[in-house]
Amino acid sequence: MTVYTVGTRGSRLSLAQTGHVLDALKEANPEDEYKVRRIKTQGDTDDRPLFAIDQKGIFEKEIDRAVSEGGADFAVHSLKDVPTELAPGLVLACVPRRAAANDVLVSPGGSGLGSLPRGATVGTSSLRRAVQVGRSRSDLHVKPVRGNIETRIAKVGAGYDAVVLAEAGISRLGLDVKYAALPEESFAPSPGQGSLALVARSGDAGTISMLNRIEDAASRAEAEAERALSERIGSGCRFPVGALARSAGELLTIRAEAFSVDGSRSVSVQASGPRGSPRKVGESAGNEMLERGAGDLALNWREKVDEWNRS
Ligand SMILES: NCc1[nH]cc(CCC(=O)O)c1CC(=O)O
Repeated sequence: MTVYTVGTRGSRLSLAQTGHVLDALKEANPEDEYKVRRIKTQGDTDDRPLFAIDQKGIFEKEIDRAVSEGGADFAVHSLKDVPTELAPGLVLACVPRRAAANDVLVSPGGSGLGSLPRGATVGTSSLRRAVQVGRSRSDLHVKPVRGNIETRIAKVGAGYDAVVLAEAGISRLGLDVKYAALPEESFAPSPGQGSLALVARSGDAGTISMLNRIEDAASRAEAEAERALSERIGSGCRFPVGALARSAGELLTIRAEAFSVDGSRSVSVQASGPRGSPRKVGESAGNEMLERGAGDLALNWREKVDEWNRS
């Protein structure tokens, strides 16, 4: 029997996600035991919009530092919050089965963007969500909103007519709220959205093999392709790109879209390849995006974000 320590944020979502992971691990490793260690991260205390915080991994780095230093055996993260490059000596040891990848619009009536009144206020601090809301309804007023999921939902009807959230977060918390799905085909999600990332020390074969028992091959392939694309074009909180890979049998297909700051221009690609080479599929889609001008869009965003942060 081994007792493992798992590092996690203390938010309700992170604790719920960690709980689901531990239920699966206990079923797969009945002889082992698990202890939960809550670790506060910069993202839990810094309530600026994410694009204003010029650092990667603000929801993840303190937890991964604990894993590196032996204060925890592994970490449970939302994959989309994990930078594409992990700290030296750490590995993405397991990607369990993915939940819903799409975003949703939470509003009193649970209707979609098309049903919101003219000039309604929609809350999100994600540039990716903001630009896609604007492309769908240019009359809507997008206003930043931070805080955990419950806090953001509570602001509907209190300064906001609706907020955009990930369906996975709502479902993992079992929240009873009215929402409309924003279809992934027309509202591209964040790379890795809906998946979890279990990070361990690359030299810790015992922990890695224990975690691997709940690995989902299709979710891993989708995660690797989306992260390879994001890494290739340098997307993140300051250069928003939507990307979603889906595997059907041995074929992996990724769709990705980048936008200009004003939403008037976009570069979208679709690429397919063998599920066994997910990083190649993601990289080739990233190369095509760069050939078609995604680098100029990135520059456009970085200049604008710097300007916003100076104002
Ligand atoms: N830091 C925000 C965050 N990180 C992961 C999720 C949702 C769950 C997921 O994508 O797996 C959320 C909330 C949101 O985007 O609404």
